Amino acid sequence: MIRALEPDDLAPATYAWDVHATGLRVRVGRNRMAVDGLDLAFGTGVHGLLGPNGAGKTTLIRALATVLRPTGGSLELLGTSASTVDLRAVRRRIGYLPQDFGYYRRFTVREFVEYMAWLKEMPGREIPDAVQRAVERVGLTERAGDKLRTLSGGMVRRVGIAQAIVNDPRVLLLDEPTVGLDPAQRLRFREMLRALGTDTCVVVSTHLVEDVAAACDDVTLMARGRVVFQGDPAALAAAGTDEHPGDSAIERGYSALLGPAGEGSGW
Ligand SMILES: Nc1ncnc2c1ncn2[C@@H]1O[C@H](COP(=O)(O)OP(=O)(O)OP(=O)(O)O)[C@@H](O)[C@H]1O
Repeated sequence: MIRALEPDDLAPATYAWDVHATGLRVRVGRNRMAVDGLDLAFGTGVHGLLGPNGAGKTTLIRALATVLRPTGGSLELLGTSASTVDLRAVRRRIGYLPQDFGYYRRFTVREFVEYMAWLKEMPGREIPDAVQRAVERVGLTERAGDKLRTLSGGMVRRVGIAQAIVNDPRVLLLDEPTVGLDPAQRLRFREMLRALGTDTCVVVSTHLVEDVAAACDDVTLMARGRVVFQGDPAALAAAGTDEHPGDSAIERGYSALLGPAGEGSGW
């Protein structure tokens, strides 16, 4: 597709990483440090965030989405500090699917994705094509004119993914995107992730170890707001032995690193 070049396209990319965190700390509520000294460097590819409930995955993703400001350390997104006052230019290049995303039940699929494109300040002339492509990519073309309230939970999740990718983001943040998808949808979703990861920095949080094995180039395993392990899925699998609980090598690696019953969890 041919489109007019935007200033962002012409600006030289002078940063080494799309997402770069050093000693990142993010406070939630009054004094809970849900992310507590985290180092990350992500470029193009699919980066899985794994960890037990309460590990800090959602808090980290919210910080990467610029919803939460860092409390300490440094976070650079597309070469810009996340502590900068005006983050609009960065936000235009980010796609974000929150864990619980709010939507308007009376909107049609097309209307909702269009509305989100508009909120992302996409040029009006680009919106119709971009919406069509995003809806097609999540396999909902036939339902584009249907109201969201008539869709199944899995389909709504796909609409959430469509709104996240409508602006062709450079950084795509997906918080538990496979929740509510049936096995066939999950397989298609993993294919889509791999395709997106060829030219986008995708950060995906999940509690499904199989998602990571099937679709991620590397894994960051978190517990108590810190990184417990970083490496590729094969290295995660290699961390476990037959003694460790789990149905697959990668699950055994996960158990080995977190200890029995997820010792690393906040429980
Ligand atoms: N607004 C808040 N006020 C107080 N504590 C919070 C708040 N938000 C999150 N927390 C706590 O911070 C910790 C990290 O939460 P977070 O949601 O980031 O974890 P998570 O890894 O995404 O977990 P899950 O897999 O359950 O979604 C948890 O112990 C959680 O209870």
